[in-house]
Amino acid sequence: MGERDESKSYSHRISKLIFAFVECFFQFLFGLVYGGAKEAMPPIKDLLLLESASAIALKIRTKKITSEQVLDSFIERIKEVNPVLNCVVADRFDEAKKEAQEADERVRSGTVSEEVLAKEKPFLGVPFTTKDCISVKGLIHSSGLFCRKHIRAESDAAVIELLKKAGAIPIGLTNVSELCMWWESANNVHGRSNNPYDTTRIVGGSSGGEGCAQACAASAFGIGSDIGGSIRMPSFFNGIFGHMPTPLTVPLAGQYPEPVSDEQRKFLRIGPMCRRAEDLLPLLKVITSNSPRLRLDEPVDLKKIKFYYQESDGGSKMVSAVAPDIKALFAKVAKHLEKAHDIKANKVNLKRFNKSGPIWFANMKSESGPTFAEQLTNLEGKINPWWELVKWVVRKSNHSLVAIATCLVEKSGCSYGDEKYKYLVSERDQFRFEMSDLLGKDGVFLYPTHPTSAPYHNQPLAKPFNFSYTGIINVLKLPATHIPMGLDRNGLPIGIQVISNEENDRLCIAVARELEKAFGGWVPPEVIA
Ligand SMILES: CCCCCCCC/C=C\CCCCCCCC(N)=O
Repeated sequence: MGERDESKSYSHRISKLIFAFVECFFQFLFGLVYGGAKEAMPPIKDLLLLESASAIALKIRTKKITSEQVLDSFIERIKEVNPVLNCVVADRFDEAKKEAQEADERVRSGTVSEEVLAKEKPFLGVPFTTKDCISVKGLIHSSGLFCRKHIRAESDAAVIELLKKAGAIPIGLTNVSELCMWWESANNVHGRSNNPYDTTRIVGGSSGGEGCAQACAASAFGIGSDIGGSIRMPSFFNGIFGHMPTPLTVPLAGQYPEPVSDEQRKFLRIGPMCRRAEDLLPLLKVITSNSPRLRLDEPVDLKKIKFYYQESDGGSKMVSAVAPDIKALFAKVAKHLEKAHDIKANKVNLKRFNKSGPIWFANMKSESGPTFAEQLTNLEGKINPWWELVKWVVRKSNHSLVAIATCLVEKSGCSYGDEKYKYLVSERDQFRFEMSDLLGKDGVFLYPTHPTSAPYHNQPLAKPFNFSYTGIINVLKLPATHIPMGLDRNGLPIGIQVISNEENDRLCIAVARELEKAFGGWVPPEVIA
């Protein structure tokens, strides 16, 4: 367990080779099964759908358009795309209609000036969606768990309350993975969601329905949650922006399942997902109640930011190699920074990234929380994973294969408090120190959000640990933003994540805005004829 460079050992190279071979085999197999069976995506006809949530809010409060008209546009879009994509899984269109009329009446009455509205109700009349694990009063609150499919939320999650206070209107819920613990969004309550750029591919997870809904412009913005990459992976696979805020700045009440320890409370974050970078800052202000900790009103001078980047985790076992199109993004960004701003981005080689997976798994262990097998019963017992596996084979299980597999492997690796656990937690602590030292007050770190663009449905089962590119940032307790940067050679979205020290979220967001300007950001999905 010392500091020797494991990536150079013979056995490591053999394991990498076997993994690469298995990965190629599955790529070929899934390509055969799914290749060529893409469904056509309805094109965006209504130009309002292309606008940022902030631009829509401005149009509503300056009476250029009504909230009701905006709502109708998004409802129509959801009805158009959902049969193909299955991203929105519950709606409250009737209630939203009344709330939109109230917003319009407020604007029409003129009792409050435009300026005051902009300050106090910055998203007045703007429709949004959130994932089915963040409670919205009256709507299903299942987190993709079959035994919770009859549960309706009795109140709004704290984050929804804050958004409503800012005038935004929740219109529906989006799909998730079972108990939000996987990076493909498919479950036995709502089924599976499809990628808008290629319906044979995944939308990611656990906020996969939300990533998909944003990519196809089904709502003005979305809210996701992330304990291992669940905001950033779907943002990556669907080509949108997603921000994972500094720990404990956005309230978590009303997110199911709840974190089981104080540590997990810092790993789990709720944050915005959107098509336009300009929405990140105002949304973050609303959901953090403009926390003074984040100094979101302080202007950021790009020239004063120190840029560091690393193109891969150094080749850890059981994780895919970073695809060439993704690797190439780092050189493009470095070139842009140099040319446009005379900024030199520094390439670094932080070795601990190649232990990301083991570090994440160890840090997720808790002293006394329920097991995953217990959580799968909504804490009313525990499932027998072997029996569930038999039932799954004959299509009688209410659980996804990966949830059953997670129960089977949850005791593997280390246990809370044992030697290996202590080693991996201390590695995390040292890594956190190393990152914090590197980033200082004004540094950002650019890193792949994920090593490959969206795989075919079910293909993540053949490379489960690829999520470690995002997961490591959760346990380091740092904020991060996914930045979309166009499409790869297969027409699938790619991009990178930008990470800063705690409380420096505004730096990540400033970089997102800069790279959107330089590289175009969200690309509306094309029609596949
Ligand atoms: C047949 C192969 C089965 C492999 C089973 C592997 C089990 C892996 C378990 C957990 C992977 C965690 C994925 C984290 C996804 C994101 C979580 C989040 N909410 O942010």
